Amino acid sequence: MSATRGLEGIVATTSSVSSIIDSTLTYQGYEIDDLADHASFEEVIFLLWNGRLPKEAELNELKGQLAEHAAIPNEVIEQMKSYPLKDIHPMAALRTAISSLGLYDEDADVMEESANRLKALKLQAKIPTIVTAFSRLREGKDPIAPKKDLSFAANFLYMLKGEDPDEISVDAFNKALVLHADHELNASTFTARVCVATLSDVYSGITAAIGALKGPLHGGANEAVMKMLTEIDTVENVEPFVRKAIDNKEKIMGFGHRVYKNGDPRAKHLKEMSKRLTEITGEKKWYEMSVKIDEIFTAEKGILPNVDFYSASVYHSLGIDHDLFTPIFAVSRTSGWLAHILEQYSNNRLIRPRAEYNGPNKQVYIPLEKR
Ligand SMILES: CC(=O)SCCNC(=O)CCNC(=O)[C@H](O)C(C)(C)COP(=O)(O)OP(=O)(O)OC[C@H]1O[C@@H](n2cnc3c(N)ncnc32)[C@H](O)[C@@H]1OP(=O)(O)O
Ligand SMILES: O=C([O-])CC(=O)C(=O)O
Repeated sequence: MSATRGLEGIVATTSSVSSIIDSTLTYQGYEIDDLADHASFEEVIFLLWNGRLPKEAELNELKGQLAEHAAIPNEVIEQMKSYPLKDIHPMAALRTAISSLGLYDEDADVMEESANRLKALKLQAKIPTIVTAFSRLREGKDPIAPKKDLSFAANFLYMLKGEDPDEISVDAFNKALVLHADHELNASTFTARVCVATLSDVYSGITAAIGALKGPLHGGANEAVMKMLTEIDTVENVEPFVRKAIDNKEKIMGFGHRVYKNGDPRAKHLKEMSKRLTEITGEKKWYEMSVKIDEIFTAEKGILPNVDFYSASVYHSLGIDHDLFTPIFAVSRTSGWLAHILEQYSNNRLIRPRAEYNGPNKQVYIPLEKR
């Protein structure tokens, strides 16, 4: 029995939700480029949960259901008000609030498929409301209730800022949601599947997944990229910064990937969006700095940007607080987590790998007074 560090290359389950084959990402067989160019996030949710694209009536029904379930219990808002709002990371707040949402769902532990699908709907509908409510509460403002006639992407921006978003922002945000929705057996999705494979509940699965996404080697990297760009500050500073990082063997956040070694197919979409949005805001430096980091680091190390790299300047250009970047990733990835959770329940077996023991052997107990 010998261990593979980080389970690299280990195939741990079968899944029809998404695939990465030869650097091509598909959701239920649809290529990501096609979906990024044409699909609404609501269509992607339906696709991930049902294995096919919705017909118009089905899409309208889903939109209605998401709107119907978007409000969060007042108890959860009151609890959020009691969080140390100014001192905590929004991912910690989100993790706690999603967990507490489960307390107010009397069917949290009901395991029938229809009950689990309803919980999936409720969670997907409520997660944007939680993220935006937290953001407003910490600014000393009241949360804004979602509008029934807005798309998922538009509603998020509306609840965050309190005004109807423009079309360009909504399109960009929708595309970002589509691009982040699912990614095979990434760390947070695996976490969700391990959790619910014990036949624990959907809320526990999503709470666990949020905890895994939070780390800077995974979803937390998008915020770390913006921190790095802010620190570099000018295009002229890029070269010395990157060379120093390479010399010191430091990581450049937003680069590298466990599966993609020839490039992440989502990065080009985010790069294009970053260019367009920074032209509109007039803050082209974020795009220009990103491109220069990309050029130098790729040429020197052959390590390419992942989904988190250009998404940082995209979200910044949309006027979003930097520490909300990872919660936004969670809002999108919840659709994938839920698809995997439903798939896990439908063909469940406890997930329990083995460890290769490398500790001491033949130890003999020594009484406390003799140690
Ligand atoms: C949505 C997502 O989760 S996408 C990933 C988001 N995470 C990041 O952007 C953080 C930065 N990237 C990384 O830390 C890594 O590339 C990971 C965690 C994504 C993948 O890690 P692994 O598959 O374990 O790759 P691993 O660490 O083995 O990398 C191989 C080599 O490339 C180097 N490397 C990988 N990524 C980077 C990077 N971003 N900066 C500098 N060097 C890197 C490693 O140091 C290692 O070098 P070595 O062989 O000299 O030791
Ligand atoms: O797949 C992974 O390892 C990381 C991830 O979630 C992504 O790239 O979207």
